[in-house]
Amino acid sequence: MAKKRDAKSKGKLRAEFRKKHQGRVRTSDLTREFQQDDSTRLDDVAHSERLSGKGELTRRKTISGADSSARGNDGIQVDVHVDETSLTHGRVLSVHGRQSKVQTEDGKIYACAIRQVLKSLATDQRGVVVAGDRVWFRIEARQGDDGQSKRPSDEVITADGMIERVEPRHGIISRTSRGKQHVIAANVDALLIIASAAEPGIKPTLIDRMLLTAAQHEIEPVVVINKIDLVDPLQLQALIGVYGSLGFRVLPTSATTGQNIEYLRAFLHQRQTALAGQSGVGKSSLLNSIEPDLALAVSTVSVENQKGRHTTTASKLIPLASGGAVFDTPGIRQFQLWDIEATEVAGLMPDLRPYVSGCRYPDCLHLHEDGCMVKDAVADARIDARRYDAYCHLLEDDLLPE
Ligand SMILES: Nc1nc2c(ncn2[C@@H]2O[C@H](COP(=O)(O)OP(=O)(O)OP(=O)(O)O)[C@@H](O)[C@H]2O)c(=O)[nH]1
Ligand SMILES: [Zn+2]
Repeated sequence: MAKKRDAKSKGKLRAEFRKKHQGRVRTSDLTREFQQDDSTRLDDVAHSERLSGKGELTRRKTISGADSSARGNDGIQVDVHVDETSLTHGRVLSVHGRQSKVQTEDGKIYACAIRQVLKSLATDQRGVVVAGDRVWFRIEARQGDDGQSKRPSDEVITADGMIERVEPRHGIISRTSRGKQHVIAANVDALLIIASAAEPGIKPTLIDRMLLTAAQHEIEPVVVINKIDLVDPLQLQALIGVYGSLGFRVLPTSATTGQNIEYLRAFLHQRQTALAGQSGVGKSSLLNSIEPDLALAVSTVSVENQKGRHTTTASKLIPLASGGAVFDTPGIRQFQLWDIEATEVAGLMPDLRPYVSGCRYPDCLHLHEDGCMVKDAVADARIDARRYDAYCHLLEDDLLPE
């Protein structure tokens, strides 16, 4: 890796980086929080980014209208005249094709379509409405004498509806496929980053990526190391120590023996929590231990490739008896970064962050630049060399052009 870095001249690397980001708004220029502008027309998409006090970046893309507004994916607000008094509020449990399952506060589930205007403005057709969204919908039709229709899944659907508005999202988890961002969960309060001690073994780079995503979207992360029953816990002490010293919560668990399941159950109370991690690490098994009634399908891990099968196919929000809810996301083997820019990464890493502002260049990549405080801190061991190496890998493998 060091060779690969040396092979690129500083100038070439920076020129490539600038080319890639040409036309993009510089984060350093954007310190103002976006103010909704009534005069903005539908075709005036305003991109706005701001840096919060902690250095995390949030992004807003807004189209605003004259009076009431509706929201498509990505926080797109449009001028749509809706009669609010006739709408019902709920949270989206799942999305299958054109139909979203929406649960109201009294526990009823409605099968809803999405209003066309929200779809036509969406940049991600699959993400107009996603699991976890808070929506307002119009009840459109009731089926059957008792107002209920039975679906093949045996679930009672009490009515059909039309989603008219999607509330602004916080805590978004997305994944990249063919260069496009797909939001897979919205309004995520906490992220359980699940790894397993064995079968499959721990991949710190995956944990690092998920921690960055959590930091970027201001989602509280907890690193869960499952299948602790398969190893001698002493083997994990160093790894737990590294993350623990950075201020992250690390929780060894076993769905098999029940270790720390009670703690997890308490943590999930009153939160919308996402579970992310490679296929086969035990996400479904952990949820089943926490709430046996869920009876989620558990995959068998192939001994040959130790990657497991992708039993969980669609992103779902699962209400828990404790009042919280969990997202059961598809097995994510490569948790790709999407909207993190190379210049932001160091600021999202708690151990690099303190040195970032001391660099000579405001958009220093901390790779080859002279007068780089981060490199100085690595040189005299104020930053752990392994963590800096992980940072370099992350940039070169994911964020800088080959
Ligand atoms: N020994 C041991 N095995 C476990 C534990 N948790 C899960 N497993 C096993 O690991 C395999 C995969 O578990 P799943 O719960 O299906 O894993 P997952 O992360 O939900 O997998 P995907 O649905 O593919 O994403 C199953 O054979 C489980 O029985 C654990 O704590 N200890
Ligand atoms: Zn630097």
